[in-house]
Amino acid sequence: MCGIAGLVARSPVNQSLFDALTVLQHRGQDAAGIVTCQNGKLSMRKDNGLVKDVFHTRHMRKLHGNIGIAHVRYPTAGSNSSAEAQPFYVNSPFGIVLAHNGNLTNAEQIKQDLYREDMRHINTTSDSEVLLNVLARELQRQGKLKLDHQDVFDAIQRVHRWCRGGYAVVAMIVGFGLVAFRDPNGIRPVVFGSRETELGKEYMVASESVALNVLGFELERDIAPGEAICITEEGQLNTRQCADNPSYSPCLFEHVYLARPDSLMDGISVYKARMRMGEALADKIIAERPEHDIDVVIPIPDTSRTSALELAMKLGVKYREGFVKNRYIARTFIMPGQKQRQKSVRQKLNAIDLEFQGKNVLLVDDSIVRGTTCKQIIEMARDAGAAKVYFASAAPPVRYPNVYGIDMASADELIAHERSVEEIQQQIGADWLVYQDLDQLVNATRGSKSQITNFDASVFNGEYVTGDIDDAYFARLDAERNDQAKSNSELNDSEISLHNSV
Ligand SMILES: O=P(O)(O)OC[C@H]1O[C@H](OP(=O)(O)OP(=O)(O)O)[C@H](O)[C@@H]1O
Ligand SMILES: NC(=O)CC[C@H](N)C(=O)O
Ligand SMILES: [Mg+2]
Repeated sequence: MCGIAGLVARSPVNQSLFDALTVLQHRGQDAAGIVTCQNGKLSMRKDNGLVKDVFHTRHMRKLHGNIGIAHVRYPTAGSNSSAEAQPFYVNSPFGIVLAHNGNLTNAEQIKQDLYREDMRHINTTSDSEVLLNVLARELQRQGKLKLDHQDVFDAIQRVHRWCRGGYAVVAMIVGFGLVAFRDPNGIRPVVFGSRETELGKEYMVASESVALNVLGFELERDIAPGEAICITEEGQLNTRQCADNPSYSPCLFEHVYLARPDSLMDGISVYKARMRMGEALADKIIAERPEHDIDVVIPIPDTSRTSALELAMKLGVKYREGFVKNRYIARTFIMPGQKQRQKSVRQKLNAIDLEFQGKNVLLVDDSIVRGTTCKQIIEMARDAGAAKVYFASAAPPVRYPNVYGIDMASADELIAHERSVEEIQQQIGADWLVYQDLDQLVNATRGSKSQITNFDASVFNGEYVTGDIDDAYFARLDAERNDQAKSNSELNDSEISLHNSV
């Protein structure tokens, strides 16, 4: 899922971009980068690590300029080499840098075509470097020394024709300004906003509205599927629909887990969506077990809290924080390897025994993906003395890989893949397991007001909105990105990194 941000301001943007990245850190913990531009010169700092570890004062001081873009990475393609940290840079035409959230499903094909048609060399295994080179090629084809926004929109229109998959992109073109665009299905999110200053209007683009809030920008709106926006270095904003057949199918999993609850995404409050998920799940529990014997509802921090509280209220059962989260351990699901994820659950969560002793507890999580969290948590609940341990997931079983920017590449790693709910219940060691139904999840996410009728729910129903996913693709993805493959491909720091790091 990665986080992207871009700023066109009237004063230096380095600190604001850093701040934006800290607010988007939950979208990517593996690498971070910032590029700024001043007088036609780009300055970049990117590396593996958390935002606070990548940028030191000496780096920040050298990130000059009133315009820039930034990225936090959670790899879904390529390797974990620091050369694949983003933004990516290409020198021709103009000097372009690009930051990408998502995953191209036809990156390999594009790579070959770019070489054949344009003699372009892609050095890393990152799909984002491919995307940058498609944009570069299409801008080059304009054959102009001075671009105007229509030239840029025309180029992006052709980028959409090349690319399949999910992509929310922010790029900076030297001598022109900032560009942001979203895939024609709107799978990955991106918003923009503005703020008035004494020196004039400033613009910001970000994966989530919370980054705008924290930096004092007013949310203008989501970028529409297929739409592009340009903000020139002088602060002139233009927008245009650049896709031939756009359709609105945003990722449902953003609302389940990925996004922060205080974000507004495609006009939907993530917080309210999660509250409604809890209510809907309570309805299902009441329908299935009207005579239930649940003594206490306990969330699995952090993300499930919002749903669990509503669920408890609707059930009329006590809500208790039975697990304490270590605030210094990050999100486990988006960690790169299974060993690390397994170890981190125990480091991250600890039970308060008195909330469990002799009680029938209902543990609530937002989702069960590999089952890493719930297995250990159920054990912990039993060790803490629970009489019965029930488990509820605010999302339906995750049975299919994700190909649009969430690292769930291998079906075999998903605990629900080809398993019935009873089998999963047994696997995780729960006395009862209940999942949200997909229809209910969609209704809960939409609420009563949203215009959105379709979501990318591929991880739940195996339907891929881009229509280009077949068994051969899955086989390739699995071979490249299953846990074994990832642990075999050691950190490759010999990869050439085309950037002028500061
Ligand atoms: O079945 P799994 O493979 O374990 O994945 C699902 C779990 O991972 C996530 O938590 P995470 O710790 O990443 O983040 P959170 O603190 O935001 O809940 C999610 O909220 C579930 O708890
Ligand atoms: N999670 C993402 O959005 C990843 C972006 C890109 N595919 C990468 O691996 O760097
Ligand atoms: Mg969690």
